[in-house]
Amino acid sequence: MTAAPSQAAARPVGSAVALSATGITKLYPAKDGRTTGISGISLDIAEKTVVAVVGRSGSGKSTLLRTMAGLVTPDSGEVLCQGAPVTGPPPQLRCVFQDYGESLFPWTTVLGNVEFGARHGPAATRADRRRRAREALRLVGLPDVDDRYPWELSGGMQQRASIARALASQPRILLLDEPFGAVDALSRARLQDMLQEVSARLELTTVFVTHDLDEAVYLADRVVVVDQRGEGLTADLPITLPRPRHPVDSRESETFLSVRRALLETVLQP
Ligand SMILES: Nc1ncnc2c1ncn2[C@@H]1O[C@H](COP(=O)(O)OP(=O)(O)OP(=O)(O)O)[C@@H](O)[C@H]1O
Repeated sequence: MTAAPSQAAARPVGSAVALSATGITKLYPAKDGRTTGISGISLDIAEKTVVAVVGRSGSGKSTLLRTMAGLVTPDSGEVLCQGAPVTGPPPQLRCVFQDYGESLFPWTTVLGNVEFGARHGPAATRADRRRRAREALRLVGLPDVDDRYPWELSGGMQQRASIARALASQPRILLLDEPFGAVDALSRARLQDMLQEVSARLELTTVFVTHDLDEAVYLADRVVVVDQRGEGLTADLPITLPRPRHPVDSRESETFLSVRRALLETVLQP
């Protein structure tokens, strides 16, 4: 398993492309008069695949994800979502962030929050939106909390509700930025399995940023590593572990251990 040069291996072959970033540059002024951000990153995401984005802190993972989501306008380069130029958040794409505590509305119930997400989906009656919200809550494993308020739920449950809100609009593409970074280890493992199941069942294209290399290998079909200075991708590794993955057995398999080793070596190299 070798690290690939920055752009060469970043294009999936033989499948439709859901999201495509070409030559993305987004620079921010830094305190020392220099710049930070990302430059010249290209990445194509095949439909219905799960892709993990890893890299050192500050390498530009979130900037890349937000640019692909249409939340950040690149200085140069182009993002296409199912072939159409991205100039703002595309309707078939939804984002989930780490800070679920801030993303859920505290003044309305869990069902109210998820119904709000359903407003962004296909035009529907209130009854349709409610049905879609209930279905999304069931999918993420929260069938019995409709009338509770977000602040009455554990962190893991709140993040499930955030994901349900994103799913309620029936997106085809889900982008997640460190989605499980703020929950305890056991909840995190359960959330990973929920995401695995939901992505597979809904055939979503899923892209997530994580600091956790085990999580990246466990969940993804492909892991890309952002260069520590944001200047391209330093690795692009396919993960061939069979699905569905098992929380214990998959993590003990030879494939898992060898990919994780290759990733660690790539991320740690000076
Ligand atoms: N809105 C912004 N304004 C100024 N600088 C920014 C902004 N967003 C990102 N940056 C800078 O760009 C660089 C990349 O940030 P980004 O959050 O994309 O990296 P990251 O790899 O996701 O980091 P982490 O792993 O620590 O979350 C950092 O130096 C960051 O401070």
